[in-house]
Amino acid sequence: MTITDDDLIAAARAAADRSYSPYSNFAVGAALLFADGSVVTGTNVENASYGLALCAETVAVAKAMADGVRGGLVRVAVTGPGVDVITPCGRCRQVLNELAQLGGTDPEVLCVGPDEVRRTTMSALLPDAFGPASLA
Ligand SMILES: O=c1ccn([C@H]2C[C@H](O)[C@@H](CO)O2)c(=O)[nH]1
Ligand SMILES: [Zn+2]
Repeated sequence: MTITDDDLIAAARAAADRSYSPYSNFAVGAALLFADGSVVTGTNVENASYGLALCAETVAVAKAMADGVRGGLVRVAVTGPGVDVITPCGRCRQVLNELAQLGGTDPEVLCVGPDEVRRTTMSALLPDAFGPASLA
């Protein structure tokens, strides 16, 4: 079954519904689509020690890598609760880029708002990235 943009966005929104964000009340969801059609989701996980919050995108990448995934990332959707689209923070761009570079892909990134989807790419979000290829 082909995973459409709408499917991936729905998966990100469902993940956001599971957000643990009692401090910011800012529920974020991320969904990663891999070349084999599998989808891995993440949501933000906050902490009473506020600065320890984990972003949705980072949680999704950690879940995938913990399951042994090392490449094939083709599309990412990120949803937030705000009135505008949400784009991955700087740390998440670096974390997403690691998985992308490992597999040699330049994933599409769908930055989703209530009534807009901004379509960009990993390389556009993080140009001249420092990644595993930089250490070769
Ligand atoms: O791209 C982003 C930006 C923010 N957050 C989370 C971190 C924190 O829990 C909350 C407010 O910044 O949103 C994400 O999960 N992803
Ligand atoms: Zn982040």
